[in-house]
Amino acid sequence: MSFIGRLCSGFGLFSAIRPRRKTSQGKTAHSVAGADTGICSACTSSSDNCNCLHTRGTMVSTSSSSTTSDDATSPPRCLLLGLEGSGKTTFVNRIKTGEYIDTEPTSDFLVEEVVVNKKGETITFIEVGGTNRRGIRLQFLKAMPGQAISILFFIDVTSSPEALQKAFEELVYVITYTQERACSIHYLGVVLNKQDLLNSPPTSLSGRTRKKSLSWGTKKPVQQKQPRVDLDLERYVAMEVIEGEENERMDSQSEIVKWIQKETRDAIEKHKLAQPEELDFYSELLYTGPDGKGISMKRGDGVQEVYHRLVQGMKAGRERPSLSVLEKIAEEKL
Ligand SMILES: Nc1nc2c(ncn2[C@@H]2O[C@H](COP(=O)(O)OP(=O)(O)OP(=O)(O)O)[C@@H](O)[C@H]2O)c(=O)[nH]1
Ligand SMILES: [Mg+2]
Repeated sequence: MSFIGRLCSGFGLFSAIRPRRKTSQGKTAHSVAGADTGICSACTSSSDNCNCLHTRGTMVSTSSSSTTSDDATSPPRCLLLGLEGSGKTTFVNRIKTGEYIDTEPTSDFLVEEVVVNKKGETITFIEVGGTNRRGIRLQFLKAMPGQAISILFFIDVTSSPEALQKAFEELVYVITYTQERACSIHYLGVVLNKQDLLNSPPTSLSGRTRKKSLSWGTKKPVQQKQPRVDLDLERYVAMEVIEGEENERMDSQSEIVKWIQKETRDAIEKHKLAQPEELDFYSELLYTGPDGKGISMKRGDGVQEVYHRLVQGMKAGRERPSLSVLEKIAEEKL
């Protein structure tokens, strides 16, 4: 089954629990027959050929306009993006259960609906697994043109310079791609995750996490390949070694986080993606909670802050007219 087919089937799992209802366009919303059949009841085709996206019983046609997603009846969507192992699933687990739960790499995608408030309003989190090829990941965005979304982009602060470079490129690529596909973005949050590891010796780590953070424990300069996004690698290497007394470690920690902040901002600004006058969305870099402990999905630091800012950002984004809407108004006035 194709990726899009699996996508439809995945959403079908959620659609099964909701009755048919009206979309903002007055069309009857559809439910998917079920993940097992792979048949989409909305377009009565095999989901392999299905070119529509289903979310809990709401069919969103790919030909819909950019205002479609402001459908007051469908839950707002948040894409969780970032390279493999950056902590996307751990975040969802934290939000859903308040607990840290061991994870497996997400193949393809994961959809989770989370209740936001006592009124029962929800956010649909859509995690796109980082292990897929970029082309496959982007098929996801391709399948949802015209839909407003929010994005939380996860960066593992213990990544090697090469992996960080890849993460910055991915971030820029995803935003550019999303804009080109005419999806409007309500909110973008870049989450600098795993800051607990900046404080602990790498030997205490295990499994996937350890592999990714070993570079922090070595004094050898990291072998550099020619960077595609210009990073201040000299500075990176200088900050790489974490050792010594607790205070020194804390200094290194904030230095590293500051460095990644700067590089992330530069990467975005360089591509003219974060110039407020050119954007129709609000973006921010999330690197610490109110207690200043940094962000760690494992330890639970800053999780509420990330979540709170997302909810606020999404709300503000919904109230803000998108660029495409503004363009339409301008066109009409001419
Ligand atoms: N130390 C530490 N480990 C973390 C943190 N967040 C996630 N991890 C660990 O990192 C590994 C990968 O986390 P996931 O949440 O599965 O990462 P992901 O982004 O969903 O990865 P993919 O699904 O492969 O794209 C797991 O072993 C987690 O336990 C964190 O804040 N600190
Ligand atoms: Mg995952």
